[in-house]
Amino acid sequence: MSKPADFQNEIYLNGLADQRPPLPTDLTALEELAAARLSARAFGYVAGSAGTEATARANRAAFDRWRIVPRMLRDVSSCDLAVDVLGTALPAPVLLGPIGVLSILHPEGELAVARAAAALGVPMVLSSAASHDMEAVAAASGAGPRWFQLYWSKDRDLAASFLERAKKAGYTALVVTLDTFTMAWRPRDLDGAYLPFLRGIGTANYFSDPVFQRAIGGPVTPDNQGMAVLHWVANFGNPALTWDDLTFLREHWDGPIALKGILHPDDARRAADAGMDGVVVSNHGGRQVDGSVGALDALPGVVEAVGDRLTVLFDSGVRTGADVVKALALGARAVLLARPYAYGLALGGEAGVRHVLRCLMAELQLTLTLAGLAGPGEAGQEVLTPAPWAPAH
Ligand SMILES: Cc1cc2nc3c(=O)[nH]c(=O)nc-3n(C[C@H](O)[C@H](O)[C@H](O)COP(=O)(O)O)c2cc1C
Ligand SMILES: O=C(O)C(=O)c1ccccc1
Repeated sequence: MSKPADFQNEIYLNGLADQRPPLPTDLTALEELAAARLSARAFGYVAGSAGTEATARANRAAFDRWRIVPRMLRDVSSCDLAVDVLGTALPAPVLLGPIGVLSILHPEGELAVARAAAALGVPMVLSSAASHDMEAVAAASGAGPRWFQLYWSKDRDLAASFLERAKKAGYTALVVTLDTFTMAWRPRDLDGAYLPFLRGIGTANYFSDPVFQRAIGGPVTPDNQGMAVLHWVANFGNPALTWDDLTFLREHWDGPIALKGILHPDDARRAADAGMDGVVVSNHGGRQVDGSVGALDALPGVVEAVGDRLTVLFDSGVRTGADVVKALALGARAVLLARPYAYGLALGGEAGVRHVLRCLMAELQLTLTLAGLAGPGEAGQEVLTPAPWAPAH
C-alpha cells in the first residue's frame, strides 16, 4: 500500500528554508486582502450575498455552534485523507466548487484554477457560467479530474448540447444546480449596477455553443453581443422545472449526477427516488434566499434522510480545516470549497489557488490527527459537541 499523502509537513518544511508562504495561511484573512486588491464592484460580486446577507452569516454561525472534542492515544501516525467521491479518487475530501465569471478576478480565471486543482489532483467543478469555455478548461486541467456544473437552460437543446460537449471534453461527473434559475435580490450588485454577464463575462460556454449560435442566427460578434446577452438572460434558467424533468438528465448523461442546492430532507429523498447519485447540501453561500437555513444546520437532516442511498456533499461557509472536519462529522462525504479559492485566485493566480488548497488540506490533516481521527471516514457525530452558548441542535 502506498504511503498516505503528507499535506502537513509540506507546509511546515517551508519554514526550514526560511521561506514565507506567498499568502496568509489563515484563509479567513484572504477576503480582506482581496477587498484591497480588487475593484469594489468585482469584490462586491464575489463577497456579496442576497438581501441583508443574513444567510451568509448563518452559514458561519452554524459552524461556530459546533465544537470538536479531541480524543487521545489512538494511533494517528498514518492519516490518509484520500476518499472516493462519485467515481473520482480524491486526495482529500475537498473539491473546488463551481464559481462563474472568474476572469473578473484574474485574466486566466478558470484556466489558472484548473491548473492549480490538477496539480493537487483535486477536481474543479467547472461552472456553466465560466469565462473560458469548457473545452479550454479541460485542456488546462491536463490529467486532473474534471467535473461539470450545469445551469439547466430553458432551451433544452442547449442544455443537451452542454452535456454532450462536457462528456466529449472528459468531464466525468455532473453537478446540477437547482437553487439559481435566476439571480436573487443582491443589493451589492444592484447598487453597483454590476452584473458581469451583462458585459459578456461568464458566457463563454454559451457563446461558443452551436445550439446557442443557431438560436441567435450566427456567431457572436461585437455587433450582436447585446442581443446575445439578452438571449442568454432569457434562457439562463427555467423556473418551470419539476422533479419529473430529471429524466432528461439521465437521458443525456450516463455518469454520476449530484443535485446542488438541496436543504430539505424530503427533496433529498426525491433526488434518491429519481435515481440521482448525490446531493450537495448548499444555500449557494447565502447568495440566493436571504433568511434561508444555514447550510450546516440542514446537513444532519439530509444525511438522516438519504445518507445510506446518496453521496451527500456539502458547501456554504467552509473556510478552515476544522470546518471540513465538522461537515464530515455531520455526515458529508466531502466539501466544496468556494470563496476562499476565488480570493486565492485574485491575490495570486494559479499559485494563489494552489496555496489555498495546500493550506486547507494541511490544516484538515492536522485537525483530524490531533483530534484522534486517522482519516475522514472516522469523523462522526461523537467527535462534536454543541458550543456552550449554542441553542439546542
Ligand atoms: C462569485 C460566485 C459565483 C458563483 N457561481 C456559481 C455557479 O456558477 N454555479 C454554481 O452552482 N454555484 C455558484 N456559486 C456558489 C458556489 O458554488 C457555492 O455554493 C458557494 O459559494 C458556497 O459558499 P461559500 O463560498 O461562502 O463557502 C457561486 C458563488 C460565488 C461566490
Ligand atoms: O453569482 C452566482 O452565485 C452564480 O451562481 C452565477 C450565475 C450565473 C452567472 C454567474 C454566476
